[in-house]
Amino acid sequence: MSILKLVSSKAASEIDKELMGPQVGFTLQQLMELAGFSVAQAIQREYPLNQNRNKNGVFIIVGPGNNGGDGLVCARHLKLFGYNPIVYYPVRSKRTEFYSQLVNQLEFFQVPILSEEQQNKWTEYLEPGKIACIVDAIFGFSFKPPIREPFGTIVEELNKLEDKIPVVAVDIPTGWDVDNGPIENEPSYVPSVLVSLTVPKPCSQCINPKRTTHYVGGRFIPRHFAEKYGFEPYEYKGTDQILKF
Ligand SMILES: NC(=O)C1=CN([C@@H]2O[C@H](COP(=O)(O)OP(=O)(O)OC[C@H]3O[C@@H](n4cnc5c(N)ncnc54)[C@H](O)[C@@H]3O)[C@@H](O)[C@H]2O)[C@H](O)CC1
Ligand SMILES: [K+]
Repeated sequence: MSILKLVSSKAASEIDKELMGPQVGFTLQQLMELAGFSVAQAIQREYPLNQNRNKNGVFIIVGPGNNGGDGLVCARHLKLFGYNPIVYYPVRSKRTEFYSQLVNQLEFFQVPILSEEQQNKWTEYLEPGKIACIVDAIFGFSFKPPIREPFGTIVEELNKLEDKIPVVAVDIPTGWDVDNGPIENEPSYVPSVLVSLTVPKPCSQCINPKRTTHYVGGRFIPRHFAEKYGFEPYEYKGTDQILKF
């Protein structure tokens, strides 16, 4: 258990810029690898492998930005952990070549990515007995409402699935305002698990702990850097990449 500390969407993006700026020198690839790895670890903790291999499906919905990149990395780690990830990537990022490299890696790991034809019937892949959880890696801290298609329809489907298949939200539940949480008259859903990256964003205060288990992941900052941004570093245990609140 740890005290919840929060940073705004603006501060989160400043933290990111500084970590990847000339002085600190992290690459996006490094941070994303740790972020995606921590989400995979939270999934393993919440939904341990079933002895029946047919029940270990994880359906990962990937958005066009870095939140989506976390999802692509997470899929690869889940495959190594023994799960059967399936990736739905409807709007592919052309921002950097790095995203197509992540896709190549998934092909190398034989992780299926839905083809355009399969995307039209993506909900058919969500068989409650076979899919342990869905991963929402659609949007993170750069989401600006209102949500554009196809993502609005996707979030409406996640809302309908709430009682059938648990959803793990990466950093932000897609559709929520990063600072204020669910938005009136906009599509939203309630995640079963939220994995906040680096530090929780203010919308995480809107979760109901009876419905959503909250983790922090993305273990990549030293104490002095956390303090500079006004929060204490989290007390991760041993080699864990995640900490449950
Ligand atoms: N330091 C860390 O914690 C790290 C976090 N990471 C992850 O990166 C995301 C933030 O990534 P960013 O690329 O800045 O933005 P998003 O993925 O949230 O989305 C950008 C993407 O979305 C489009 N978009 C925005 N609003 C809308 C809308 N209303 N409708 C449709 N599309 C929209 C926009 O055009 C962009 O294409 C953070 O949350 C973490 O998950 C990194 O992995 C690095 C380390
Ligand atoms: K998300």
